[in-house]
Amino acid sequence: MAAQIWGSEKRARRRREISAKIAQMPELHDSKPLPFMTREEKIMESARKLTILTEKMGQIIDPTDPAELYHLNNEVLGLEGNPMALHGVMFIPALSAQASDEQQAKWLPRALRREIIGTYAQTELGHGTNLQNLETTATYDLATQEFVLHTPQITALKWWPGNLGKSSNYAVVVAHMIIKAKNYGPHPFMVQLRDEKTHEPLPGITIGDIGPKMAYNIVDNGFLGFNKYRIPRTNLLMRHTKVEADGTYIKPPHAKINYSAMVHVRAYMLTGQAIMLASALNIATRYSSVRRQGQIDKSQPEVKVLEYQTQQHRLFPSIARAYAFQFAGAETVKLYEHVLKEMKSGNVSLMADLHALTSGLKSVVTYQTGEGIEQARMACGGHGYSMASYISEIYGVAIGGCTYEGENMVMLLQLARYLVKSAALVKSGQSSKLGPLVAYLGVKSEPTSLIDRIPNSGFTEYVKTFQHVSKRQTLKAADMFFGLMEKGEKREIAWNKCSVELNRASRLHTRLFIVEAFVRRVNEIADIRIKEALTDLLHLHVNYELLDIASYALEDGFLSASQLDYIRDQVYLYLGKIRPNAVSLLDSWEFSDIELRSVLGRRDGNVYENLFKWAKSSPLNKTDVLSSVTQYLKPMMEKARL
Ligand SMILES: CC/C=C\C/C=C\C/C=C\C/C=C\C/C=C\CCCC(=O)SCCNC(=O)CCNC(=O)[C@H](O)C(C)(C)COP(=O)(O)OP(=O)(O)OC[C@H]1O[C@@H](n2cnc3c(N)ncnc32)[C@H](O)[C@@H]1OP(=O)(O)O
Ligand SMILES: Cc1cc2nc3c(=O)[nH]c(=O)nc-3n(C[C@H](O)[C@H](O)[C@H](O)COP(=O)(O)OP(=O)(O)OC[C@H]3O[C@@H](n4cnc5c(N)ncnc54)[C@H](O)[C@@H]3O)c2cc1C
Repeated sequence: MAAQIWGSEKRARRRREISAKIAQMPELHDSKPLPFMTREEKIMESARKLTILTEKMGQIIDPTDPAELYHLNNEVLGLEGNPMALHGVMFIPALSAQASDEQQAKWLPRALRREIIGTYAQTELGHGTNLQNLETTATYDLATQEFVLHTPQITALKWWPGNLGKSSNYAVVVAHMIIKAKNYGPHPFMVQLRDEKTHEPLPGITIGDIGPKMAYNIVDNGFLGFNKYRIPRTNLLMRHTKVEADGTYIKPPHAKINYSAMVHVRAYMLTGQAIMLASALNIATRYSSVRRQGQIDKSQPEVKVLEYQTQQHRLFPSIARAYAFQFAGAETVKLYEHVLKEMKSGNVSLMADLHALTSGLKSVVTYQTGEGIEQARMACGGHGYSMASYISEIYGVAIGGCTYEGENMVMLLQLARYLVKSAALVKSGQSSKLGPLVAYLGVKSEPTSLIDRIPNSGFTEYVKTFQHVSKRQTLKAADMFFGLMEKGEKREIAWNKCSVELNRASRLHTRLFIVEAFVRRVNEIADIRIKEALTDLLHLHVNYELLDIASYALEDGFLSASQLDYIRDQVYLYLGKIRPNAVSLLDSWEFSDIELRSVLGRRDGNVYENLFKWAKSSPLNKTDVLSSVTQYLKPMMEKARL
């Protein structure tokens, strides 16, 4: 199963080897539990381990393999981030995709050797989503052949970029490029921020940390201001766009090609989210198979809480989602790598499809991951609320994904633009022009769903039902939009008035893609036992998801009430079938105790001993009487007794 999850036997084996090596290297372990550290201590601890990793990485992993690097990061540095998180996730990808060959030769080897630390500075205090209204300017000075970076007012301060505050000395900075008083829109520039020897900010740069956040606090998200700060013309990233010495602007082959670093993260973060969901579920499911509370049959002893149907219903559909996200994520990364290769050689024809797909997936996956992690936390009762479970930290990190790389509502609306264009093709009889991901919009569906009507139809009728509801909602939202415009509404106003319906269409389309990715994967599996276990999980997935969106299929009578009863019964049937495999389905992800960082979810299952040991090690327990008591509470009580 691990091979299915991680993509191949080799990958699963390599993960085990890497975990085993790390287990033997105490210098790479947390020196004490992270929840007992201050933010400063965590940052220090992370930098310590990061430095050792830079020295020893080659002994543990193949540093050119992103999957091995990601696993190493998760084990050693953990999901709360590290001082170079953005260096690998955005700075290097931005340089790789947007710098010219000559620029790459100058900067990439230095970045890869970690001679310099970089980040991606785009968002500002006043604008994150609306890139067209960023305020930082890069004005070309023809006389010196330099760009002058400037922050005209407080709202133009860069705000949020990870590791910008304290760790990075370089950044890819996005600024509006102005040449001879003409604004060419946002463009990426390579900018040195700090002196390479002293790490002091360079003159003209104001920089710092934005303060503690809901989670992800090892990362020093930062602010940055420029006071007429000059950089050479050749620091504009020039793979696709060029500015010649005389100020001539050569435009890129696609207007949004400079957005590629964002698409990179959107494509890769899906498996990151799946891992966080599976981690939280692993903790909760292990704990639920140890925790005994109450009886189902009063004549019998207390049961493991995992025996309760409500507990299974809380956890198992999310187990199915974690697998589904992992499979959909793997497909998306493949597509991304393909499009990136094409893009580098000038073929931009697939960019719109990739953008639409990743926008939808990013939104649905992060939202459902957050839901699943929070349910996992509540499924642990009181102990889920303790940092000993570590689930609240996992939640805090994962939920950030709903916001970063494009706020979810906004990204769903990006997919909706693509769906509305596709709907227009269908309506004008040009269905043959539809891309493969939306081809179903042009296919006539049966008048009613055939779920429960055709024996041994596998998952086909489920997929058709998802296709039907997604198509119907897309066409309905598009009709509403076109209708408002026909009535004379301005395009943007009409769009806003339909945006809730449009986003519903985007979610349904994305959920269809996820279901199809799961079905595709199960169909490919040769090992009969693995296929059987995953088929059970897929049954739960399609029935649970369909029940969740049933109102869309009921409103036009595509599904009947009796079919809905059948679907509901299937959910209960598969909850029971999955119960014996539940812990194994999560243990198959092979997270080590070091990586999970959860006292509650340790592999040994000694929950109570581990919790008591952990509580005793709390810094508050170093002394029996705290100074807060001697200084305040004791005098208060004494005064009251007088
Ligand atoms: C194995 C694993 C290995 C590695 C793991 C890797 C990753 C780990 C996983 C997790 C990451 C962990 C930690 C990272 C933590 C944090 C990182 C966070 C970093 C950031 O947040 S960076 C800042 C991100 N900011 C945003 O995302 C801003 C969002 N806004 C936008 O993207 C845009 O403003 C917009 C798209 C909403 C609108 O842009 P616009 O105004 O310029 O365009 P229009 O709306 O007018 O659209 C015009 C047209 O363009 C099309 N379009 C838009 N974008 C693209 C694109 N990217 N590609 C192609 N086409 C695009 C759009 O569809 C329109 O087309 P149409 O035909 O006219 O409809
Ligand atoms: C943990 C974390 C890490 C980050 N790291 C980085 C980084 O490394 N580099 C970087 O540059 N940035 C980074 N960011 C910033 C992040 O990319 C932005 O916060 C994000 O893109 C959302 O933009 P915003 O904050 O402007 O939200 P806003 O756009 O102000 O969103 C507020 C609300 O307005 C709504 N809204 C906005 N526009 C529209 C619209 N057109 N239609 C409908 N509704 C709309 C949204 O849906 C939302 O409900 C990070 C953020 C976080 C939380």
